[in-house]
Amino acid sequence: MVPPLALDIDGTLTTPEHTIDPRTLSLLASWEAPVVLATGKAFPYPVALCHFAGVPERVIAENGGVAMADGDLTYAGDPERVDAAVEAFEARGGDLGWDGVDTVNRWRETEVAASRTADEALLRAVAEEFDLAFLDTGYAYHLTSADTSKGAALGGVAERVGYAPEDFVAVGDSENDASMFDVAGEAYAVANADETAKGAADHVLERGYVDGTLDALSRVRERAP
Ligand SMILES: O=C(O)COP(=O)(O)O
Ligand SMILES: [Mg+2]
Repeated sequence: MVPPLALDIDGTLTTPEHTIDPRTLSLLASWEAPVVLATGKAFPYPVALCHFAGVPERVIAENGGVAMADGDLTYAGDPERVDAAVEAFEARGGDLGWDGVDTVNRWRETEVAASRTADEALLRAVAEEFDLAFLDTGYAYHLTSADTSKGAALGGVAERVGYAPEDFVAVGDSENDASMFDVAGEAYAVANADETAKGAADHVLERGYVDGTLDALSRVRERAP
């Protein structure tokens, strides 16, 4: 039997052009054990991806701030503290950097994401002041509660689907995946991963993005009893 999976989305299930490769959808649908999508994105994004892949909605969103598996929805973190940090950031001239309608944060409930064009030094300073984690995923900066992470959320989600976190194989590409790599039984970093993710992974793949992920998962499938 194949093991359950915890898969990051951006940089891991996507192409270098940030699109979802169609092979991702068939992979999700054909895996014979639970698949958890674990992302820094707001909750509706992974839910929609599960929906359109035709798989149960098992997701970790907002870097662990929101998690859902089999009808059980849980929250972690301190959104009021995050709001206060954003207020301080903006009062000092900071701008989250999303033009027009901010669909990145519109449905976000526990943390905040800023464009990587935003003032990184100011965001880092505010994160430190408010005792929040600063995460650079390569796609956005995030201010997240310090005790919230994909790895912490995987504990609850795993239990909900009848497994332990160490039963999972995790695949990811950036520092927001390191906590998940630490608790999963086996962790793969795709070739485009940052140094933190590569350092936390058990294996670094030769190929990047969704190609690397597909390589990892065929390896896992081949050796499954
Ligand atoms: O939201 C981000 O910044 C990155 O999302 P990811 O965790 O799916 O890579
Ligand atoms: Mg990623």
